[in-house]
Amino acid sequence: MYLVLEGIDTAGKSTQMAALRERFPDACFTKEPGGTPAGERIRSLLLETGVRSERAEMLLFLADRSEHIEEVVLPHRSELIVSDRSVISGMAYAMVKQAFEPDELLHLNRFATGGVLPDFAVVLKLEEPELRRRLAGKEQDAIESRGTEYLLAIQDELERAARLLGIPTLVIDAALDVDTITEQIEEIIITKGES
Ligand SMILES: Nc1ncnc2c1ncn2[C@@H]1O[C@H](COP(=O)(O)OP(=O)(O)O)[C@@H](O)[C@H]1O
Ligand SMILES: Cc1cn([C@H]2C[C@H](O)[C@@H](COP(=O)(O)OP(=O)(O)O)O2)c(=O)[nH]c1=O
Repeated sequence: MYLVLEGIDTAGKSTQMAALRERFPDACFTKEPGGTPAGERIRSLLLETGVRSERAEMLLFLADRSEHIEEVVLPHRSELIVSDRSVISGMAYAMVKQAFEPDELLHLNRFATGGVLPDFAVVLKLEEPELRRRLAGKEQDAIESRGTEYLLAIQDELERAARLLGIPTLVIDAALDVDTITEQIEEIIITKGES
């Protein structure tokens, strides 16, 4: 089973990745962008150097995604794969910019993934006051520093992107306590099958 955790920055994805690692020690844990050696280079180009052209930025995220599918997802397809972000973030962050049409984004992402999509997505959803509290405690990168409203718009688009892609999704309140969220995700893994 290829399960992905989605949510805006500070929603709790890394926290849940760490908790799930303990509960499923044999699973494959990965992330986008940066889940492969080439992807790490692309990630630093995107998040540290920064790219001015929106098309170049999109193509770099797509290149990272293609490499990740071929090098990580396909080789572990018969096991449990848990990924911090996926094609759903790819669509959602791009849809908010409105630089590309959703149909065009679907087409580009189908090309990049070769049609290999997550089996299930968990979206960790934050209310605005909690988002503000969490952001106040965090040093932000080039994308995050675009502001709270921007992140809330992306949060809405995460759910829309999952729908457009046809990926079954569970939205979980990110303000629940860490263990409760982990248990809900664990339940999905067990009911939908560990592989
Ligand atoms: N369920 C939760 N309740 C309260 N705080 C949380 C919860 N999950 C994560 N946090 C805290 O919120 C911040 C962001 O969490 P993190 O897992 O790094 O988010 P992300 O990986 O989505 O950016 C961290 O300080 C973390 O300890
Ligand atoms: C996967 C993906 C991420 N992003 C953004 C979301 C995040 O702001 C950033 C990287 O995500 P993330 O790994 O969550 O960053 P961090 O570990 O610093 O919290 O890239 C896109 O804009 N497009 C994409 O296709």
